Amino acid sequence: MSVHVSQSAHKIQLWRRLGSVQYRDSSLLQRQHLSSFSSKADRNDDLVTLEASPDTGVATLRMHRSPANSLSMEMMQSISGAIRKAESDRKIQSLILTSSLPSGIFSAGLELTELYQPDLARLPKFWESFQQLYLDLYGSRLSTIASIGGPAPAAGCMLSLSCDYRIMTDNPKCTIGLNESQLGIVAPPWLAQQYIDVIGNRNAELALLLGTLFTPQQALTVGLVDELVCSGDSSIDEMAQRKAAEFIRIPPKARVAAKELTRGTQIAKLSGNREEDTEFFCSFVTTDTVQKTLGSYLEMLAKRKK
Ligand SMILES: CCCC/C=C/CC(=O)SCCNC(=O)CCNC(=O)[C@H](O)C(C)(C)COP(=O)(O)OP(=O)(O)OC[C@H]1O[C@@H](n2cnc3c(N)ncnc32)[C@H](O)[C@@H]1OP(=O)(O)O
Repeated sequence: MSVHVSQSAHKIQLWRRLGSVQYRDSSLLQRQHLSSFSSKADRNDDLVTLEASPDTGVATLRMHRSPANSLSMEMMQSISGAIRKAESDRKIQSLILTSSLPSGIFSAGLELTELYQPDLARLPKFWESFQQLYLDLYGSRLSTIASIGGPAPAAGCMLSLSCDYRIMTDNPKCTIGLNESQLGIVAPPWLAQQYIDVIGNRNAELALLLGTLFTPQQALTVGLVDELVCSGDSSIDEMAQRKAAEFIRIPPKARVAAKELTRGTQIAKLSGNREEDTEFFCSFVTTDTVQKTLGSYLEMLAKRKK
């Protein structure tokens, strides 16, 4: 146990060092450019839909926060709420997580306007919602299947990593991975650990350093996704339903106990370290260096669109 604690402390130290170039520089408060990217607080609950089918035991959680299912605080709370709602129905044993946006984008990761020139009172709550979403999805009693019909960068990839099984559309334009380093930021230790657990240490090491976004074929090769759906094959939804049925045939107690074997330690680790993790995130993201890089990244996104 003490080994885990010291390893975790070391990882956080590395994480902190990256952001410690200029700590909480006052220029953060000068909201002079990129004014169109002001922080948004969602005002309605219509961000996700949960459709539960007691006959099959499968619930489908559809994300539809336009335009890219980026994860604002309210979006993360809505997803967490829907997971808990599905879990509270004892007839439900499996959850399919998918997007119903017309673009097909699975999730563009954290809402960048929550990170760039952030509302400092909201920032810790935003991060706690991210931690909570990880704990709710990764630790769910349900068998969880990510049906990934479009891009899933960064925290979008986290959503899929937190599921038990990942099915992706085989379209090279749909990429997946933890690309944080390309934004001048770094994934938190618990998210990096998920990556390591799924694709192995060396693959994760390289991909985290380079901020790699994998094409579906590459993702299949490294084990980041479990199955690809080619256009013309049976639809991704049908495949997800089939996989859900396969999980449901396993006695639930055994299935949940098996999940605990591989995920319990990481879940306990973050659960016991949330305040410290939040503190580090807030100090890291508000450094002048990170803010400048995030500003440039947002500009690049806007230009690319034009
Ligand atoms: C400090 C420690 C924290 C560490 C953890 C970080 C985890 C994260 O999740 S950071 C977020 C990383 N996310 C990204 O890098 C994704 C950026 N987006 C894209 O690469 C692309 O948008 C896409 C591949 C997801 C989709 O490309 P597509 O060409 O189909 O659509 P776009 O025209 O680019 O985007 C549509 C629309 O959505 C807005 N948008 C995209 N991503 C985000 C985002 N993460 N936050 C806020 N808004 C986003 C984009 O600006 C477009 O908006 P408009 O239509 O209004 O122009």
